[in-house]
Amino acid sequence: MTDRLPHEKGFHVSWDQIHRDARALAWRLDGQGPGGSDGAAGGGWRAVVAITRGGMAPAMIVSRELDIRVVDTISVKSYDHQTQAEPRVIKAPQAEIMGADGEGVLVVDDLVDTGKTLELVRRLYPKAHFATVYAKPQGREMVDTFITEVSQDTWIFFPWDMALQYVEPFRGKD
Ligand SMILES: O=P(O)(O)OC[C@H]1O[C@H](OP(=O)(O)OP(=O)(O)O)[C@H](O)[C@@H]1O
Ligand SMILES: O=c1[nH]c(=O)c2nc[nH]c2[nH]1
Ligand SMILES: [Mg+2]
Repeated sequence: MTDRLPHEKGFHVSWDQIHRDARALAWRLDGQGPGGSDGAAGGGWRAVVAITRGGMAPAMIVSRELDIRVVDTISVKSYDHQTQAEPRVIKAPQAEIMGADGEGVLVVDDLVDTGKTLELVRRLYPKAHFATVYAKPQGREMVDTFITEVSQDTWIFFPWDMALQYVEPFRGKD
């Protein structure tokens, strides 16, 4: 399946902004894990699993803030640029980390859009906690905790996909 997505708007996120928002996500998750309330090691979470590649930067910041040293990845591929395809798992996390159902594991991604990526990972680990920095309405019910919602017709541009470049002054030459 391929769909061309009709994005009207762009939401451009700087490194500063993703750092701030991922920290806010960590603070929101602190003490929410099944392993204990406020003050528990790792905020009550056993491990962090990043959905690569976009989830890796936020997962690093979350695991740093919550002092979680057990960090793994699940690789899910679903987009070629802005064209969506059926998501598939390319690399799974260690079975010992995930346990039978993912309980106590924090699965982190940069964003949820249609929710198809999280739907797939949720099916595999139904008791894991799913956290993203940004969320769009269509996928919101797939995520347990997020920081900022943007509209469905917004494309989020992350700093790792962008570069600084010259722009013409507003009052350019005719
Ligand atoms: O909610 P969905 O519609 O499934 O979309 C969200 C997913 O799409 C992007 O990943 P992508 O598959 O582009 O891979 P990447 O993280 O390696 O860039 C993004 O990082 C999320 O993981
Ligand atoms: O960089 C991205 N921005 C988005 O808005 C998005 N939606 C799905 N996948 C995405 N990747
Ligand atoms: Mg991704």
